[in-house]
Amino acid sequence: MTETPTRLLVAASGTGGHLFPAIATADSLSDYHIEWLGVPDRLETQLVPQKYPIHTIAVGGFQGKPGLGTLMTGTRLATAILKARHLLKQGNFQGVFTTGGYIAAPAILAARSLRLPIILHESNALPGKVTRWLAPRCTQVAIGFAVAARYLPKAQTTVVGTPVRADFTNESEPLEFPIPDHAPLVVVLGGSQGAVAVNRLVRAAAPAWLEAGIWIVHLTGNLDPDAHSLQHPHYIAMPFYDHIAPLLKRANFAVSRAGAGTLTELAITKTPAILIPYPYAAENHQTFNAKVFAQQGAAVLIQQQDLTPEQLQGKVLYLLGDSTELNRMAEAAGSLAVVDSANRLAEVVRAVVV
Ligand SMILES: CC(=O)N[C@H]1[C@@H](OP(=O)(O)OP(=O)(O)OC[C@H]2O[C@@H](n3ccc(=O)[nH]c3=O)[C@H](O)[C@@H]2O)O[C@H](CO)[C@@H](O)[C@@H]1O
Repeated sequence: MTETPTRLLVAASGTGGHLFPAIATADSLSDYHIEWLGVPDRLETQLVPQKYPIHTIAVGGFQGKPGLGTLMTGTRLATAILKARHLLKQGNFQGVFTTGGYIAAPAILAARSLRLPIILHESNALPGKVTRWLAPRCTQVAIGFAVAARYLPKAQTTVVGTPVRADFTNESEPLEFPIPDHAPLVVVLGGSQGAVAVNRLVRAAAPAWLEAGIWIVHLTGNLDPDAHSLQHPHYIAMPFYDHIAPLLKRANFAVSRAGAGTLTELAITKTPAILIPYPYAAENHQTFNAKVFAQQGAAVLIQQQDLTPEQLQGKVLYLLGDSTELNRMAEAAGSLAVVDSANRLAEVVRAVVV
């Protein structure tokens, strides 16, 4: 007799930072029957592999605790909880795994009302408001950075790192750009949406880097009106690129925002970086992420308002010229990596959703 697979609902929505860890974990649970819960018109409708049937619930823009927001917010949340509850019952799901995003609150509250086990993964050093509010209601809270446990005193926390796409830890495809082996490569990343302010700083600093023989791959996001203003044969700009693993494995240096997803990847590929936290991120949480890397010596943390193009230009040239320092930073980055994170997180799921 063949056993019926355990049925798990994965609720992950919105940004690459929420979706990639959830997909990597789902892929480590191949003996489970997994379906997805997301929001219409968000990135999940493009990124989630077809093998996971996807359900969507419109949740609107609520954040934080209901009751603190408007009546509208409470009504939207209540409607979303009812829909999630209906889906969990109809689909006979045995548990919920969520990485946060708007869909997390209704999914957790619906599962809780049905007494189903819930695993929440939080990748940031400073957990978001929804995580802090709901963590005590989850069976297990898996965290990316140990320091996050400090903000979740009433939750059952386990440090698992943050899962990355499989080609970071396995063999990845060869790099598809014609960058000579000996040329230094700087990669510029602004999170899954790009970062216009970082792009401007980089374009102003880039001519001196190019002059010094550096190649640049610049992932601009698609909101930058000046994305095509710099042209040079060694400067490759595009709004979004799918194969980040081979790119970061090859990169000598990165200039980046400090989203948890990108930082995890920089650690795994041992890429030294200048980190410029997104100044408007909720509760400035990217600075908390960046501090973990800066305190380890893996990166240089510079706030956007303190950074001029001249400083950025000089800092990158200086570091690329100091191979001892660069190697030390690379080793420090590597010491922060949790290479088997997807398996660790899958084990946490297996322990409670049976
Ligand atoms: C602005 C904001 O609040 N961002 C938050 C959002 O990050 P957001 O998703 O924007 O950024 P992250 O750094 O966490 O993740 C970005 C992901 O997109 C990938 N990528 C990026 C560009 C590209 O061209 N191709 C590509 O594949 C990166 O490799 C990475 O895997 O969620 C993260 C996890 O909760 C938080 O830490 C971030 O602070």
